[in-house]
Amino acid sequence: MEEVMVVIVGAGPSGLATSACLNMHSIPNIILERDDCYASLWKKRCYNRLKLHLGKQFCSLPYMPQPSSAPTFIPKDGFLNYLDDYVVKFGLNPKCCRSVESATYDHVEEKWLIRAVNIISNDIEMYKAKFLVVASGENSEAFIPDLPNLNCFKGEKVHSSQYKSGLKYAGKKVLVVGCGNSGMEIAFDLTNCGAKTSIIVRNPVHTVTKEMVYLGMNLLKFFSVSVVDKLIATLESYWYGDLTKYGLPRPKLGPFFVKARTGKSPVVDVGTVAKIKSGDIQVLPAIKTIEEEGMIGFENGEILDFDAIVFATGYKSSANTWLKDFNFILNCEGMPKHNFPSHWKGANGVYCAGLSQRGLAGVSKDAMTIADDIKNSITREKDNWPLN
Ligand SMILES: Cc1cc2nc3c(=O)[nH]c(=O)nc-3n(C[C@H](O)[C@H](O)[C@H](O)COP(=O)(O)OP(=O)(O)OC[C@H]3O[C@@H](n4cnc5c(N)ncnc54)[C@H](O)[C@@H]3O)c2cc1C
Ligand SMILES: NC(=O)C1=CN([C@@H]2O[C@H](COP(=O)(O)OP(=O)(O)OC[C@H]3O[C@@H](n4cnc5c(N)ncnc54)[C@H](OP(=O)(O)O)[C@@H]3O)[C@@H](O)[C@H]2O)C=CC1
Ligand SMILES: O=C(O)C(=O)Cc1c[nH]c2ccccc12
Repeated sequence: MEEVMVVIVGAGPSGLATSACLNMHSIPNIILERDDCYASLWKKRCYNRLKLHLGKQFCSLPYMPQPSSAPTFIPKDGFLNYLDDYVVKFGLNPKCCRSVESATYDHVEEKWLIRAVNIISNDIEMYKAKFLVVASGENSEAFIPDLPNLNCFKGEKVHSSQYKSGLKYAGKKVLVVGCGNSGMEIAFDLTNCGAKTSIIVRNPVHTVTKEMVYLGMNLLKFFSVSVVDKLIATLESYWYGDLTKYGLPRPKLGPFFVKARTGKSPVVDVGTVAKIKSGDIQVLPAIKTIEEEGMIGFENGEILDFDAIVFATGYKSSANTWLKDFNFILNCEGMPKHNFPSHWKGANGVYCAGLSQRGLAGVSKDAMTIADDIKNSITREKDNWPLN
C-alpha cells in the first residue's frame, strides 16, 4: 500500500496539468495511467492530419504558454512536443501501465483507497490518498451505437479513434457514421485519398471556419454569448449559404450557446463542406436497417453497399465504472453531476479535471482551481490542528 496526499487518475493533459499545479504548491501527488505513455489520446488515438481547432492561446496548460514560435493553429505533433516540454519543466512522472479498477472512500479513515492493476506484471497495487482527482477524460471509451444486425455487415468496421489516414481506402466505398469534428474531417481525408465517401448527418449541425471560432473566442472575453452568436451565425450563413439542400441544416440556437449548454462543438470545417457541395462527399440520413446480406438501409429508403464503415460516433467517460462512490461527484454517465462552473468538486476530497466539455482551456482552469482548493483544505486542517 502506497500512501500519498493526492492520487490523480489519468495522464492526459488534465492529469499532467493538475500534477504540475500541485507540484507548484509542493503537494505530493501520484498520477496513475492505464496506457504505456502519457497523453495517449493524442499519441495513439487521433488521426494523422489533426490540428488544434482553437488558437494557441486557448490551448496551453497552467504556467506555460505555447511558444511564440508556434503557429496559431498547432498541429498534433507540435502539441505533443509542448506536452513533452511540460512534463520536463514540472518534473512530472506518471506511473504508466496502471489501470485503476476501483476507488472507494473509507469513511472511518477519511481516505480514498485506490486499486490499480499493473498491466505488465498483472500485480494488484493499492494506493491510499486524502484527495482523489478524476482525470480519466471525456473521451475515455470509444462509443459505437448498438445497431441491430451490425454483425451482418462484413466489411471493415473501425472507430474514429483507430483511424489514422485514408490511404488504404483508395477506391473503396466508405460510410462515415457521425458528423462531429472527427467524422467531418475523416470524410474529407477519405475523399482526398480517393475513397468514395458518404457521411451520415441525422441532426442539424453548425459548420464554421477556424477563423470564425478564433474571432468568437476572443469576442467572448468582452461580449455575451448571445451577442457573439449573432455575429458568428451571420458569418456562417454568409460564408456557407443555406446548406439545407445539401443535407446540412443549421440548428436554431447559436454555436457558442450550444457548446456551453450541451458540450457539442460546432464543426470546424477543414474543407468538407466544399466537397459536400461539389458532390464528392454524399450526405445520407440515419441508418434504418442493416440487411441480412450486409447492405445498409437509410431513413430516405435508399439501400446501399459499402466496403467499410468508420464510426465517428463519439466517446464516453468511464469514470462511473471504477469510481465506486461516483455519486459524490458524477452522474451515471461518468460526467459531472453539477453544471459548470460548479462541476469540479465533490464530497470527501474527490475532484474532476477535464470533464467540463470546454477543451484544453477548461482543462487548464480545472487543474488550477483543484490544486488551489486542495492547498486551502490542507492549510485549513493544519490551522485547526490540534482542535480537530
Ligand atoms: C480527436 C480529438 C481531438 C481533440 N482536439 C481538441 C482541440 O483541438 N482542442 C481542445 O481544446 N480539445 C480537443 N479535444 C478534446 C480533448 O479531449 C481534450 O483537449 C484533452 O485531451 C482532454 O484531456 P484529458 O486529460 O481530460 O483527457 P484524455 O486526454 O482523454 O486523458 C485521459 C487519460 O486517462 C487515462 N485513463 C482513463 N481511464 C483510466 C483508468 N481507469 N485508469 C488509469 N488511467 C485511465 C487514459 O488512458 C488517458 O490517458 C479533442 C478530442 C479528440 C477526441
Ligand atoms: N481538431 C480538433 O480540435 C478536433 C476536435 N475534436 C473534438 O473531440 C470531441 C469528440 O468529437 P467526435 O469524435 O467528433 O465526437 P462527437 O461526440 O462530437 O460527435 C459524434 C457524432 O456522432 C453522431 N452519432 C452518434 N450516434 C449516432 C448514430 N447512431 N447514428 C448516426 N450518427 C450518430 C452524433 O450525431 P448527433 O449529434 O445527431 O447525436 C455526432 O454527430 C469533440 O469535442 C470534438 O470537437 C474532434 C476532432 C478534431
Ligand atoms: O475541440 C473541442 O471540441 C473543444 O472542446 C474545444 C472547444 C472549446 N470551446 C469551443 C468552441 C468552439 C469549438 C471548439 C471549442
